[in-house]
Amino acid sequence: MSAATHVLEIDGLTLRLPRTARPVLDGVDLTVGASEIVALVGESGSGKSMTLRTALGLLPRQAAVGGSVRVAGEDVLTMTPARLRDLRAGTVSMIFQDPRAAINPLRRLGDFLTESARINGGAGGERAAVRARHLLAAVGLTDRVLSQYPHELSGGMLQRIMIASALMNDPGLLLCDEPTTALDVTTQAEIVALLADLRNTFGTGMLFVTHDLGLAAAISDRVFVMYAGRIVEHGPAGSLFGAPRHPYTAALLDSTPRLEAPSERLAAIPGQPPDLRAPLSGCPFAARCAYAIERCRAERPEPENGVACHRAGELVLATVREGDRPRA
Ligand SMILES: Nc1ncnc2c1ncn2[C@@H]1O[C@H](COP(=O)(O)OP(=O)(O)OP(=O)(O)O)[C@@H](O)[C@H]1O
Repeated sequence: MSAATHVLEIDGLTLRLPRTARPVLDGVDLTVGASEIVALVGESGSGKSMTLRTALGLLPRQAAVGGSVRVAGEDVLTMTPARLRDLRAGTVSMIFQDPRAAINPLRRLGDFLTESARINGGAGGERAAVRARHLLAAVGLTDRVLSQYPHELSGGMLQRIMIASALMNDPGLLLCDEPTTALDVTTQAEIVALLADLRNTFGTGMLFVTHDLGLAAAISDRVFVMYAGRIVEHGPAGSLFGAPRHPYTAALLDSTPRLEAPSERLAAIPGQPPDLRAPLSGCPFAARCAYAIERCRAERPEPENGVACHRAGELVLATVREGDRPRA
């Protein structure tokens, strides 16, 4: 895919916070194409949300940032505040884990939907109302919800409202931060199917952050695996889940519960991810990796053909659930 068709292009992104011994994000490269769904997966604290938020220019105070984050070709990290406001109002939208926390409980949902379009996109009231009705139909809701309040709707319906609201200004990029984690399993599947559908209808590129590999396999075209602020492996969902090349990806797959066998014993990844207060040398996963050799502890592996592992060329990774991976 050529650079011109990327709605998001993150290049060598580093982010360092005060009183830490290593960068929170350490040379992240990631792209999302138009109409493409890209999943960013990894354990808690690996830097997924932080990466996602940089696309909106949302950085922690006192963060020292390097590299570039281009949205529709423009670098977010060097934008003026006014341009950044425009970007957030049109080009990029975001949906969160808990829709109830993001919607004012005292306003009717119709006002919630049309307000952001009128303020941000400058669309007149009537145009915003037409767009809202169109999007409600696209997310599978009726006009009836326009006069309802948030407490009258289920979590799944509210997440549909959030998605409709995020699409009001026709963004090229939709950032999804664990958007189904708070929902029951059936509703999760419905929302995932809906998002997949919408990218076809509206041509929206999506960056989907999740720690659920089954979900990533179900929704994404490509997957990026993050560990300790670095991308350790990326590739098309089918090949990455079918034949992982990084020991961390294989370990994550082994620790993913399956819908059809939720009580099966899972292989937990031994140890803990590295603490931000401890400096890192060599491969960040070496301390927990069953395949680590001396070189892994001494020398940082640079990404090559989509995988950052000194032993990628020689390892054929067996997993406890060989042949039974999440379906892409
Ligand atoms: N504003 C902040 N100030 C200081 N440290 C932060 C801040 N935000 C995040 N961190 C730290 O940065 C690291 C990455 O956090 P991030 O939220 O991106 O991880 P994540 O992979 O999204 O995890 P989760 O799945 O739990 O959301 C964590 O160690 C976190 O504690």
